[in-house]
Amino acid sequence: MRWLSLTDGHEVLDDWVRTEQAKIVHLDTPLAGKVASLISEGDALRGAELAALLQIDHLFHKRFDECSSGERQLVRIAYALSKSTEALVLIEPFRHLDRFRSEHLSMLLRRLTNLGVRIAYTDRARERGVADRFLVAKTITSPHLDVNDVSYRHPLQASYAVEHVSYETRGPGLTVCIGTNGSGKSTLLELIAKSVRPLYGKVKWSERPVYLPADQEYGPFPHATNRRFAQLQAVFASEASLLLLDEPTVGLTELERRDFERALSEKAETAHIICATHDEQLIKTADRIICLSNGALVFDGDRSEYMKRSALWSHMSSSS
Ligand SMILES: Nc1ncnc2c1ncn2[C@@H]1O[C@H](COP(=O)(O)OP(=O)(O)OP(=O)(O)O)[C@@H](O)[C@H]1O
Repeated sequence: MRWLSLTDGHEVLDDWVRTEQAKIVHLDTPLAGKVASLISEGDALRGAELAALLQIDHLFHKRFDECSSGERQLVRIAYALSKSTEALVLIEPFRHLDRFRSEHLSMLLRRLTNLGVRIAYTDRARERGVADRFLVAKTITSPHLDVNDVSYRHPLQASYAVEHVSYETRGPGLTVCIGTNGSGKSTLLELIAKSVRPLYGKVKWSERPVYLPADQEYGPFPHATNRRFAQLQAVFASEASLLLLDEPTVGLTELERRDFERALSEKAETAHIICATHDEQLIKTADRIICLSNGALVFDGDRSEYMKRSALWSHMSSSS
C-alpha cells in the first residue's frame, strides 16, 4: 500500500497509474440507490465481507443519500473495492472517517495488498502544503445559545439521529463535538443552525450563527482545497458570535491545519465555536468537549475532565 504525495503535482500519481495500469477511484461520485444493492452489485459475498470489515452492514437498508458523510465515504470505498481490480489509486480514502473506521480501512487495504492487489492512495492531511494565513476578525457581541432537550429523526427513518440533547453557553470558547460516524454530530449542528427543525425541544440564540457544513467535494488537487480555505477564511472574517463548523480540517494540508488551529484559538477568545470533528488534534485545543453516541450526549465537560475519563483518548495520545 503506497501513499502518493501530491507535492510534485499530478506527475507522481500519473506515473504510478501508468506503470501499474491502475484504476483511479475518486470517491466523489454520488451513488444512487440502496446501500445493500450497491455493495452486492458485483460479487455479493465479497460485498458482504467488505461491509463487515468496514462496519457498514447496519446501513444495508438505507439509501446512499440517507447516510452521514463518513458512512457515504465507507459505502463508496466498499463499492469500489467490490469490483475486483489488480491495481488502484484511492483518492483521499480516509476523509470523514472516525478513528476506528480508519484503522479498519488500513487493515483492509493491507489485507488486499497481501492478496496481491496493488494499492496506492492520496492523503492531503499528510502533505506539508504551503503556509497561508487566516485573518481573524474580533467578535464584539456576546454569544448566547440554548439548546433545550432537542430530538430529531430524519424523514422516514425509524431511529432518532439526535435524542434529548441539551447544550447551553453564554460565553466565548471552543467546543469540540466528537463521536463515531453516524453518531449525530452533523445533525446536531444543523439543528443549532436551524437548517432543520427539531421534532421535540427548542433551539434559541441571540444572533444568527455562521454555519459551515461538511465539505462533500473531494479530489486532492488544488482547486477544491482553495475553495475550502476560502470558506474558512470567510468564517474567520465574520463577526458572528456563534460559529458552527462541520469537519473544518478535512482536506487541509499540515501547514494549513496548523494555521487553522491558531486562527481557531484566536477566534475562540471572542466568539463561541462548535466544531464537529474526527480530528484528534482539535481536541487538544478545545475548552469543552461534547461526545455523541447514537444521537445521545454521553459527555459534556472540559477537556481535562474528558482526558481523565476517556481511557481511549489517553491510550491514543500516549501511543502517538
Ligand atoms: N438525510 C438523511 N436521511 C436519513 N438519515 C440520515 C440523513 N442524514 C443522516 N442520517 C442518519 O442520521 C444519523 C446521524 O447522522 P449524522 O450525519 O448526524 O452523523 P455524524 O456524526 O455527523 O456522522 P459522520 O461522522 O459520518 O459525519 C446516522 O444514522 C445517519 O445515517
